[in-house]
Amino acid sequence: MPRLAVNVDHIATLREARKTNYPDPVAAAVIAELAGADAIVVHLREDRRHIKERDVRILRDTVQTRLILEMGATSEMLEFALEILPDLVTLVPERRQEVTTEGGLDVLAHRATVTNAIETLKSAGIPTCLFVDPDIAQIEASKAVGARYVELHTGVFCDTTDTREKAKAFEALLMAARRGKEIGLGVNAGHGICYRSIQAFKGVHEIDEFSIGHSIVSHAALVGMENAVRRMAELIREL
Ligand SMILES: CC(=O)[C@@H](O)[C@H](O)COP(=O)(O)O
Ligand SMILES: NCC(=O)COP(=O)(O)O
Repeated sequence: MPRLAVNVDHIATLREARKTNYPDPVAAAVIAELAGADAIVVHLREDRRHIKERDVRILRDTVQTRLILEMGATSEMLEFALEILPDLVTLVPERRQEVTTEGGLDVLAHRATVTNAIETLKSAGIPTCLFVDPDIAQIEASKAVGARYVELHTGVFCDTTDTREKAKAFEALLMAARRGKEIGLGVNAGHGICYRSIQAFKGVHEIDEFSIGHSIVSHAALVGMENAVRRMAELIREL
């Protein structure tokens, strides 16, 4: 049965909107785990627009399931990851101007940097996941550079309103997931998944874990974090 990793970035977005000390993503993570989350995800961005080092340090001491740290493959972030020792690092591309992650990591174009990051993390016993577009060449390159997992970027499938593009994007996700499994990778998926789009994955058994944040936190603003996580966990159990 697929797992649910809850990203609490946007609890911190609400906090940073007024530079207060509430709401606390650490508190949200506790509630998420009690409500059925199998892991907690945080993205420590280079511009620190939401999650801060303080959040990650406390989460390391409080998360009872698994702590997944999303980060760029920079020396600054590698140094921090070696301090924190998360259960998994997911390498994601970043552009300061982006509103949110726009695409997957181009492993082929950045092979040396990605390989170095994976080896550095591996030396500390930290497995690596690469956040990539559902592209067979990127999946195979991820295996070649030593990644244990890939996380398939579901943004195009989730965001497009064009029926044909959506069907094409979903097919790409299926093919990429199957190829990842064939070559021995763990296959996760995330970005933009909501309570409606998650249901499209019914019967898709190649995806091990869904990483979901924005839609859960948005729903939590209306129904509470426990109810929002519980509902998403229920939907994932029904896939
Ligand atoms: C990699 C990904 O899709 C998200 O986990 C990432 O966190 C998006 O960045 P924001 O959370 O800043 O939108
Ligand atoms: N890697 C995807 C993630 O952690 C959450 O993405 P989103 O649901 O906030 O778009």
